[in-house]
Amino acid sequence: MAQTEKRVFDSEEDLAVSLAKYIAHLSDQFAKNKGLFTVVLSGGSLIECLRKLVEPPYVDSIDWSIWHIFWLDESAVPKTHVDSNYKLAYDGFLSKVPIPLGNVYAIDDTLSAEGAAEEYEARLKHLVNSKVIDISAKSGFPKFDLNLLGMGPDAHVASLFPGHPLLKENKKWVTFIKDSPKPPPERITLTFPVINSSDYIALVVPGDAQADAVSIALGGGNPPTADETLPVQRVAPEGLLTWFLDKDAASKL
Ligand SMILES: O=C(O)[C@H](O)[C@@H](O)[C@H](O)[C@H](O)COP(=O)(O)O
Repeated sequence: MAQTEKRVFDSEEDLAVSLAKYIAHLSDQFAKNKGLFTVVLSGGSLIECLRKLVEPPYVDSIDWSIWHIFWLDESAVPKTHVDSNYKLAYDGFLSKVPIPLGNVYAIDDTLSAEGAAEEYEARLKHLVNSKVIDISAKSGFPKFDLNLLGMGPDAHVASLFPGHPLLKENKKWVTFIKDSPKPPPERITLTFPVINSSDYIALVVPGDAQADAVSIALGGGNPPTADETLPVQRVAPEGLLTWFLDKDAASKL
């Protein structure tokens, strides 16, 4: 069972300050222990919440050369498209820190969602073989050092949506969706066996739009349908799940 820690902040600004400290501490820990730090990014408001990492002291203190960047999910659109999570991360974060370009693993944006998922999984397997990505001894799935998750108002994480068959995918590392309720419809996404193989997952949820989903996930609130386990309720890392909430997001707890 994952250990869960809940951090509630007066403002999104305070949340961003704490998130940067949390990530910088993990980066230093992995730099010392492994000399590698594999980090998986979501899209959405997460990238804005990373803004304190690209300011002093962290922009100068973090050893960015050991970072390897992956995506939890990505729209099947060109990297220049407004819906591209790569574009969102590049504009708001990656363009401001000296992570080696070869350590940034965007999907192949020339392929369909299905093709891009297959290609990304093949690339991850190659990176496991070359010891960039660990394998969980417990699950046998790739073990990323840090997963940075957002959560939608319907309690989706990555591109894993309530009631969707993908929630039960337990073989593939990367899969695809063509009917995403959140536009655009065609996306790739890591699966829960991969997401949950991490030792560190940060669930970064600012704002009141997600207050209902937070109250269901953390406050024992009733899910929309009794037999349905919401995507966010399936987040259970091998290590520590840390919720980063502001007061608005936690307002119904
Ligand atoms: O590509 C995406 O849409 C994101 O990866 C998605 O999973 C996001 O994390 C949630 O939708 C929350 O988005 P907000 O943080 O903007 O509410």
